Amino acid sequence: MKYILVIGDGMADDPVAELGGKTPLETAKKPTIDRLAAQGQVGHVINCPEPLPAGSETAILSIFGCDPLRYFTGRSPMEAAASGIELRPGDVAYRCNLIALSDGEGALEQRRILSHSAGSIEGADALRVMDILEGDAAFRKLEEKAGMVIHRFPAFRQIAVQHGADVKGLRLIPPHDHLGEAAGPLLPSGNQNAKMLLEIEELAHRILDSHPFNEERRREGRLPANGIWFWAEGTAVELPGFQEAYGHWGGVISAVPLCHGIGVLRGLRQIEVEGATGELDTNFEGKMQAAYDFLHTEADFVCIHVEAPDECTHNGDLKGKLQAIEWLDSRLLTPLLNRLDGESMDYRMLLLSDHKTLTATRGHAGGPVPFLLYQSGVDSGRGGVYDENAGLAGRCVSAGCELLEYLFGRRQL
Ligand SMILES: O=C(O)[C@H](O)COP(=O)(O)O
Repeated sequence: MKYILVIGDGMADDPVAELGGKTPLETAKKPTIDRLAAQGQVGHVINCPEPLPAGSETAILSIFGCDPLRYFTGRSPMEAAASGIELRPGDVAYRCNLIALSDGEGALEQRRILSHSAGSIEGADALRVMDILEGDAAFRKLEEKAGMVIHRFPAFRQIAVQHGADVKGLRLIPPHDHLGEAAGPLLPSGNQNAKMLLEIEELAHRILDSHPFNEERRREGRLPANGIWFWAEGTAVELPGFQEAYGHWGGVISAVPLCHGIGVLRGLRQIEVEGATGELDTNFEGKMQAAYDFLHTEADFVCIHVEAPDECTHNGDLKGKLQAIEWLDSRLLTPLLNRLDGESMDYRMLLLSDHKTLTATRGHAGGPVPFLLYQSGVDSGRGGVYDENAGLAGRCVSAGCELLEYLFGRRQL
């Protein structure tokens, strides 16, 4: 038996007026997913327990079997683990996003957050922004004063590590939940260390805002990368071994460090796929092939995570969100399952959205999300589709950290 976990990040949503009051999951054409739903079981699950943040940092931790109320120490330590960044005692890791702030006169606090990802900046462009900052003597001096090192990545997701930082009372806010809002009330606050983080963000904004690199981006009609934003602070975390917990071992296919980091911390293989971007242009076929190959040669469990629905929603791209769901179905799941079925391979699949990402707000929301459990060759005869309403009508799993028990057949729905 093979076990497949599929996470469509932020697929779930609320009804959208533009879709005639339907959700993207209700609207998108996803015949394979709906066939699995018709033959399998659909229910709903809470992955983000209150009062923790509603986001992948708690949702995916839950889905991988770890209760966030026990294991969550912050998002960025899990992301750091994917990149081999070691956190020593006294180290605090932060996500340091490259962001786009509105143009205009005045200080950082008067600007609005246009994009939490500087318009999905990636590759050499993202590294260039970090080069510009690190090439500035005043910026380097401030980093040193703060005891901070920013680790560079070819994406909007940079990771900063600060030694001896005080996080007590520190208030940092995820930028993707406040798109379009004025930065002022959202800037670091709450303690002395916040002042230092704010100083770094202000300096970065001054360096980047009128830099020729961003002038060129604006001329080309692209969003500038004219700010950095600290959030997701946390200290080192340890997670229990996956193999020990479930008696199965496997790997994780994802474009984002969070998902890989959780996998690495549980002792799973980090499987990199060329062209996996975490956006709509990701390599769906490459992910499908990697999952197929891995299941055939190495292990009996694989997680396939697709970030595109979430990022499309943050970017206000409803068409893109629908497309991402349809391509997850047609370009990844359909060919993968055709091949497994063609070889009469037995498998069980758990498919779900980790949390809701709302078209209305472009931000995350907690609450129940639909899941789908399917076993090859078994027809539950229930019939149905996979969407938010079908989920709510089905069985409730109140803690997402129990889901793998169902996937591995240790509990029955
Ligand atoms: O900053 C990011 O990586 C994402 O936009 C946050 O969304 P997620 O919690 O769904 O990954």
